[in-house]
Amino acid sequence: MAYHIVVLPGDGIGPDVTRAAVQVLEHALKGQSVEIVMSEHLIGGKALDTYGVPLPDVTLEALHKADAVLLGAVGGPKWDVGPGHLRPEAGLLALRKTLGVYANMRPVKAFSELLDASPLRREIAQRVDLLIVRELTGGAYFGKRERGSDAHGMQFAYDTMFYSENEIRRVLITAFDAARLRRKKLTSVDKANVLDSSRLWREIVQDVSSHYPDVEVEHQLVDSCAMNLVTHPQSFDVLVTENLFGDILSDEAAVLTGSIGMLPSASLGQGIGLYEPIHGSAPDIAGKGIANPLGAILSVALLLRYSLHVDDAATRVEQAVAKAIAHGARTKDLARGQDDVVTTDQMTERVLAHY
Ligand SMILES: NC(=O)C1=CN([C@@H]2O[C@H](COP(=O)(O)OP(=O)(O)OC[C@H]3O[C@@H](n4cnc5c(N)ncnc54)[C@H](O)[C@@H]3O)[C@@H](O)[C@H]2O)C=CC1
Ligand SMILES: CC(C)CC(=O)C(=O)O
Ligand SMILES: [Mg+2]
Repeated sequence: MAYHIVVLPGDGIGPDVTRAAVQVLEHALKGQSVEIVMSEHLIGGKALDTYGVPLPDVTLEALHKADAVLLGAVGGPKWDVGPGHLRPEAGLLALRKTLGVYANMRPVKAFSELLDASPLRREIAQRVDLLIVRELTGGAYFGKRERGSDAHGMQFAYDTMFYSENEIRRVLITAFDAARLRRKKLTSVDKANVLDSSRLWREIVQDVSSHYPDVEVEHQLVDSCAMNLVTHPQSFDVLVTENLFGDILSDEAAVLTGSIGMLPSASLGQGIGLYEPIHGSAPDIAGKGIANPLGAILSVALLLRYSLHVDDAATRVEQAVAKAIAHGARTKDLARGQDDVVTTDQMTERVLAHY
C-alpha cells in the first residue's frame, strides 16, 4: 500500500523550497519498502487567482485520501488588498482547521558550524536546543472577529482569543509527552497577568502536570519569555504556548539558529500530518533562486518520522543537512564574510550528495 502525499507549494519562495523538499523525499525513499504517491495542488494566492478562493474544493478533495501534506508557504503583496477571508493566509488557516492539526511542533536546534550566523555569543548559541509546541487551531486566528463602524462613523475591529478547556488540554498533553522524551522540562508561556484565556490555560497546565510528576513545569509571561529566549535560550527544553504567542516566539527563536530559513515544523493532531517550514513566502527574495531550502528539507525528515514511520530515513536526512553545512554550504541568509554562497538548488544538491 502506498502513502498519499499532497504537495501544496503555495506562493513566493514556497514552490522553490517545496521542489527541494520533494527531491529529498524521493531520494530518501529509494531502496525503502515504503511507497508514496504524490499529487500537487493549489493553495493561497495562486488558488485565489485560479479559483477565486484560497483553499479550493479540488485541494480539499485531495486531502480525503492523503496521509500527509507537504506545504511551502502562502501570501504576498499581490493579494494583500482583499478582505480577510479572501487572503491567501485564510486558506492556510482553513487547511489547518480542516486537518485538525492542533499541535505545531517547531524544533529549534543550533548547528555548531552556523554559530557565526547567530546573533548570540558562540558559547550560548551552541546550546540552543528547544522545542516550541504551538497551539495551532484556536486562539485569536480562529475566534469571532468583526470590522464595522459605530453610529458616529468611527471604525472598529476586534479579534477574539477564545480557548475551550479541551483545546488547551490536548495540546498540553502533546507537549508534556514531548518533554518526557527530551530533558523533562516544560515552560508554559501565557499572559495570565492580563488575559482570562491565559488564566484558564495556566489552571489546565497545573491539572495536566499532576499526570506528569517527572516533568518539571514552569510558567513564564510571554513578554519576559521573549527576552529570556534571547538571553538564556539554553534554559528552555519544551516551550508550550497558544497560537499567536507561538507564532511570534518561534520566528524569534529561529534567528538564534542563524536564519528563519532553517526551521521545520510538523503539525499533528487528528490523523493527517502537515509539514511546512516556519517561514512565509518571502516576497523580497521570491524568484531569485536564493531561498534557504533547509527548513523545508528538515520538514521532510519530520514527515518521514511521524507520518511514514521511517525513522532511519528521517535521521539520514537530518545528518545530510548537518554534513552539507559542515562542508561549508551556505545560502545567502546564512553566509558571513568569505563564505561560499550557494543557490537554493545547489544547497539541495549538497544535501542529496551527503545522504
Ligand atoms: N506559513 C505561511 O505560509 C506563512 C506565510 N506568511 C506570509 O508570507 C508573506 C511574507 O511575510 P513576512 O512577514 O515577510 O515573513 P517571511 O517569513 O516570508 O520573511 C521574513 C524575512 O525572512 C526571509 N526569509 C524567509 N524565509 C526564508 C528562506 N527560506 N530563506 C531565506 N530567507 C528567508 C525573507 O526574505 C524576509 O526577509 C506574507 O504574505 C505573510 O502573510 C508569513 C508567515 C507564514
Ligand atoms: C497563517 C500564517 C500566515 C501564520 C504564520 O505566520 C505561521 O504559521 O507561522
Ligand atoms: Mg509565522
